[in-house]
Amino acid sequence: MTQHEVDLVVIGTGPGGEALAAGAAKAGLEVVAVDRHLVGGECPYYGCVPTKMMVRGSDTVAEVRRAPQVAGEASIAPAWSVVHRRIDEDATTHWDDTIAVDRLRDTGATVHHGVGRLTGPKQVTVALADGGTVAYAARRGVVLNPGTRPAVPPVEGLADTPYWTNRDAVRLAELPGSLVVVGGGPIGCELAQVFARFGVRVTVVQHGSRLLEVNEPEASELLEKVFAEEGIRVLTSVDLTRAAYADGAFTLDLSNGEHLTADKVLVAAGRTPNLDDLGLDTVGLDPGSRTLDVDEWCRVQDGLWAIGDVTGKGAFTHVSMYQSAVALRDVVGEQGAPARYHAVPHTTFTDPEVGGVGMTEQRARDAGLSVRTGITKLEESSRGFMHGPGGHGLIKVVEDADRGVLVGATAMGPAGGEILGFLAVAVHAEVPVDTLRTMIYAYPTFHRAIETALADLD
Ligand SMILES: Cc1cc2nc3c(=O)[nH]c(=O)nc-3n(C[C@H](O)[C@H](O)[C@H](O)COP(=O)(O)OP(=O)(O)OC[C@H]3O[C@@H](n4cnc5c(N)ncnc54)[C@H](O)[C@@H]3O)c2cc1C
Ligand SMILES: NC(=O)c1ccc[n+]([C@@H]2O[C@H](COP(=O)([O-])OP(=O)(O)OC[C@H]3O[C@@H](n4cnc5c(N)ncnc54)[C@H](O)[C@@H]3O)[C@@H](O)[C@H]2O)c1
Repeated sequence: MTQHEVDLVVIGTGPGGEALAAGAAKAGLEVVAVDRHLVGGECPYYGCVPTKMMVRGSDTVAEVRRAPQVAGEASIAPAWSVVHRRIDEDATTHWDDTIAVDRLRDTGATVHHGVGRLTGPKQVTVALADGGTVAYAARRGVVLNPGTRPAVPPVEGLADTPYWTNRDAVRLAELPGSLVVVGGGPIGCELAQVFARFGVRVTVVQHGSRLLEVNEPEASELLEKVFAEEGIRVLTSVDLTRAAYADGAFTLDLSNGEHLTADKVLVAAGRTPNLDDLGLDTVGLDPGSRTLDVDEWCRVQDGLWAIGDVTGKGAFTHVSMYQSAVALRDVVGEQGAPARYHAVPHTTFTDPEVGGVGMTEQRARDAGLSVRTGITKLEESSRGFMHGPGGHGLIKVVEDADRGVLVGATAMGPAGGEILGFLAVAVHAEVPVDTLRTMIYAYPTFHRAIETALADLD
């Protein structure tokens, strides 16, 4: 087979891979970008974008239902068709990536739909979606951005049922009457609340001892309280042990001895990295690994970079984009700051939103830091009191007392992800707590509660 020489091959065009391929092509490199499905990856078609459109709809439903307590009678007849139309037409153009492909080709990159696999150092073959194979030798090297797919737990009978994952959930034109969500991480929590607010009877079956296990326990506790108030049933420390489907209904056995029936099941139990079919063995790497170890320039080895979820630095679009910029500089030989991960922010878009940055209290203790924490409830702040219904939340700060800086923080509440911005700067720039205490906090903002949390540090 003829081998074509180019400068760079990018396998997988998630948000970071797409941006890196475009950036390298604009910098004058001869670039080939390959995606087995849609250019742009999970985020625009099955992840962040459609799910946040769902959240926008369900938040509106909830806010209208709060109107009698703050403004007077208002009513809403929730219609999923409105949400579906926005996702189908505005967000994903019917799950068609023509716009993204054209945008990338306009930068000068060659774009293939197909499966890219390493065949040796700086060598790739692409099994083209429309047939045939093309081989490349990449002078500078190869960037891997293959992302993840939904993990399906090895539960008896589950594989033989028509269970849903996030990829089905975002395409729904109609909602079921009842739904069991397997998994209480960010995907499970966001979608459970969305569907419940649109009238679906939702039960969350969570293997872990609490919802959103990577967040502070106080945030999990508050979210479980909110879910209970909204009629969402949450079962923690419970496993799905058997699933069956017949006559349009699921029957489910749980480890606590309960049996559930439901119209549909959504599996949101974590992700499987797309590393198993990449030819990693041809460059001395283990195709069975869950992550690829990268240095501060996202290098895996000479002429091989990895970015995005598979690096294990935070499975978020903003991490993929951040690494994309770092790796691009290395590929084109530009100066710049290496990657640091001490202040990775994240927000789960439940209502209230759960924002976090840096370390939780437990992680800071496990790291051997001398930890002090401060916490305050948002509803005890002036703004929380004025806000009234829907104003649940909290601010928690985690200080490395030896250095006098915050190493982690949580902002939960209405716009918790926006309040988080302040705390992300504090953790990222290691602003001394003494300096944060001398600031003036605008009254009556939600972020003013940060001052109260700082005063509570002990
Ligand atoms: C339901 C859901 C909601 C989410 N919400 C948020 C959110 O609100 N905020 C946030 O920051 N993050 C969110 N995420 C996470 C976010 O989607 C990912 O972190 C983000 O897409 C970055 O992933 P990535 O760059 O690793 O690659 P991905 O987006 O996973 O893309 C990888 C691409 O590689 C392709 N590929 C894989 N193997 C090959 C191969 N061998 N050859 C060719 N192509 C290949 C795939 O087809 C895919 O297009 C959400 C995820 C889900 C599932
Ligand atoms: N707003 C956001 O930023 C956002 C939203 C959605 C997803 N994401 C990203 O996508 C990633 C994947 O999300 P996720 O929610 O699928 O995964 P996750 O790994 O974060 O959570 C999965 C949860 O499922 C539970 N679980 C695992 N196996 C189970 C089983 N057999 N039965 C019941 N529960 C089980 C686990 O205890 C865990 O809490 C996240 O880690 C996050 O990085 C981000």
